[in-house]
Amino acid sequence: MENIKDPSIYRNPVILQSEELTKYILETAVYPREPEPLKELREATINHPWGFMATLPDAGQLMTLLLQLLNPKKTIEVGVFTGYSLLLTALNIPDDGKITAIDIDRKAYEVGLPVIKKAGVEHKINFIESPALPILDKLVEDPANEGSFDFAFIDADKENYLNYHERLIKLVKVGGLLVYDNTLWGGRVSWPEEQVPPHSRPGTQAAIQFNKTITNDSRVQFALTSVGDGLNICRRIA
Ligand SMILES: C[S@@+](CC[C@H](N)C(=O)[O-])C[C@H]1O[C@@H](n2cnc3c(N)ncnc32)[C@H](O)[C@@H]1O
Ligand SMILES: O=c1cc(-c2ccc(O)cc2)oc2c(O)c(O)ccc12
Repeated sequence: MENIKDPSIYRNPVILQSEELTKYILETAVYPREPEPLKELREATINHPWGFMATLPDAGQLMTLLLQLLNPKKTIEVGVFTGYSLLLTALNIPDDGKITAIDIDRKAYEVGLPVIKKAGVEHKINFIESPALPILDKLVEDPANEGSFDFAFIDADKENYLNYHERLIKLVKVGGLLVYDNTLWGGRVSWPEEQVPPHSRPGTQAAIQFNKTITNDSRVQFALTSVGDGLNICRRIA
């Protein structure tokens, strides 16, 4: 049972600008249908000093729906942290499906790993401890990887999203999905710049520039959704 008095179970900051609506969505639609392993991993992450970075469960629910619709066999994730989005992906691809998961922080991944193992999906995961860009460059170098991925989830350093996009658009097949997290950055994309706290300005600028570039990118069809911290869902069309 969730402790509904504990504001940390809701997102901070609140994209919807209404804590009541956020609480309604999480309590009526998200938590009751959240698979047990994901709940367990989320709880294992709560006390991590950077626990606020984990993919939000409502965003996870939408990702689950997309994965079920797409039925991807080969996926890639940039930004794993303790593995909430990774575990949900592993739970929603076939038993012989494969996820290439990249993060610079193996220690954080190891927080969630026991839950991943217990869920019986570790064999689907190839975790690579590295900055993402050189790994993506290596993948792009090999023509066999071109258009070979069905699904990509990107949730790492926001300032590199456009660099990741230029690589991933080549790796994901036409008809495949590229899902980018934090593209509304706590709603700050719409704030007057002087009201954005200085430490948050690089992330805000990165999200603004990213969304603008995607809007002008004819290789994708997309939806900028206000779920979680803002998922920009792109489908490669060319
Ligand atoms: C927001 S967290 C990812 C959250 C994760 N998707 C989840 O469901 O919990 C961002 C992660 O990106 C990783 N990261 C930051 N810069 C990176 C880089 N250049 N290459 C790879 N990973 C990076 C961080 O170590 C961190 O674990
Ligand atoms: O507050 C954050 C910060 C990040 C972040 C910052 C720098 C990096 O190199 C990677 C990630 O990511 C976040 C995130 O994904 C989230 O959902 C909430 C907050 C933050």
